Amino acid sequence: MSDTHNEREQLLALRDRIDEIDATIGKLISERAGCAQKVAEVKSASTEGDVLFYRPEREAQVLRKAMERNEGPLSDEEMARLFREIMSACLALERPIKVAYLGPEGTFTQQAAQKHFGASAVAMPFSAIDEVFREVEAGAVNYGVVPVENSTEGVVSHTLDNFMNSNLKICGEVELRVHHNLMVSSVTDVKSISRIYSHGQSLAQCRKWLDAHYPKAERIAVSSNAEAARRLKGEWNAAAIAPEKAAELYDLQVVSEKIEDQPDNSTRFLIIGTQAVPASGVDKTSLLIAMRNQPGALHNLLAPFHAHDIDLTRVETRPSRSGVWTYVFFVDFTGHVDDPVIRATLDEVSARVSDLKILGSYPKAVL
Ligand SMILES: C=C(O[C@@H]1C=C(C(=O)O)C=C[C@H]1O)C(=O)O
Repeated sequence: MSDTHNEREQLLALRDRIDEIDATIGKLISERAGCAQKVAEVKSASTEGDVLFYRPEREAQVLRKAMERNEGPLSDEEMARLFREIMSACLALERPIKVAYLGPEGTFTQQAAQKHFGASAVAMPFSAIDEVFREVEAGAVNYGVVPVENSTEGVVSHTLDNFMNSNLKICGEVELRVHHNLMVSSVTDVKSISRIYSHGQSLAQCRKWLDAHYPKAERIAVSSNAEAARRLKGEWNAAAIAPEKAAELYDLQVVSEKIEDQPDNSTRFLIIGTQAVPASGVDKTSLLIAMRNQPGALHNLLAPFHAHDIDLTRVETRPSRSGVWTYVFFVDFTGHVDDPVIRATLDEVSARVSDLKILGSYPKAVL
């Protein structure tokens, strides 16, 4: 009896303390929002024309600091995620940022957009990567989010090809752990699942799991995971493999979570926009390089990076659409174009190739 009384007393005291802390947090968030508003006023006063309220490099720094300061018990990622939402709300006070993403709703790209810009951004789905590029180019939205190193939707080359004919810049990157879930509709009889819908890449990523659990079910590849989820409505003998978000959106029940064969399955997305982003301290740069087909071409192109000890994170080759004997390379490396060493390296590379386009320097993904 006294124990319960004691427990009640303890809980009361703790809840009182939580209420006090919440009041303080609330005040501080309001004060922070007021500061962000003032920043916007200062920016507007000193700039003619379109003002850039959103600063990717500053946001990356704020998130990194939140992680460095963190002493637990929350994980660094959780702490940064909370700050991500505070910044998103502060920025939206000025004008909610408009973001186009590769849809439909419920795709991993939508998750990436939300992870990068927070919930206060207005995110709009478009059905093709070209459309996302076009919306940003036309100024209808501030930024676009497209998959690039894609273990899921299989559209890497499409994104890269779009950069060949676009002046858009890469302003950021997002990394997303990709989890697959098996879901069914309310009328599905789980014991008689004979068809499983998903994007071809997702089916491939869950192949072993499907072999073990649904060896007899027919696997049907559709245009996206969200589309797979959407189809389920009213089908009593079918299931879909899709992100958790799709279950919420299409009113489905997840019957098995995290069914991907590789537990560290992840996908990288790019933020495309029109602004050149200053250095954040931990940055990456992406290049598009065209060069003639000759012996040792790739070695020749990469030698200056090696000589200056620059860390290449990706080299991708695509056929050029213009000259028949021309290669196009997409190169990512660690560093920012404002760094003199990087500048010097790029000058050397430039002298060895037919064309070099800097697609952007941007903060390395924080979360
Ligand atoms: C407040 C600023 O503007 C925006 C809001 C930020 C914030 O809330 O911390 C950070 C960067 C910008 O996207 C700023 O430039 O410092």
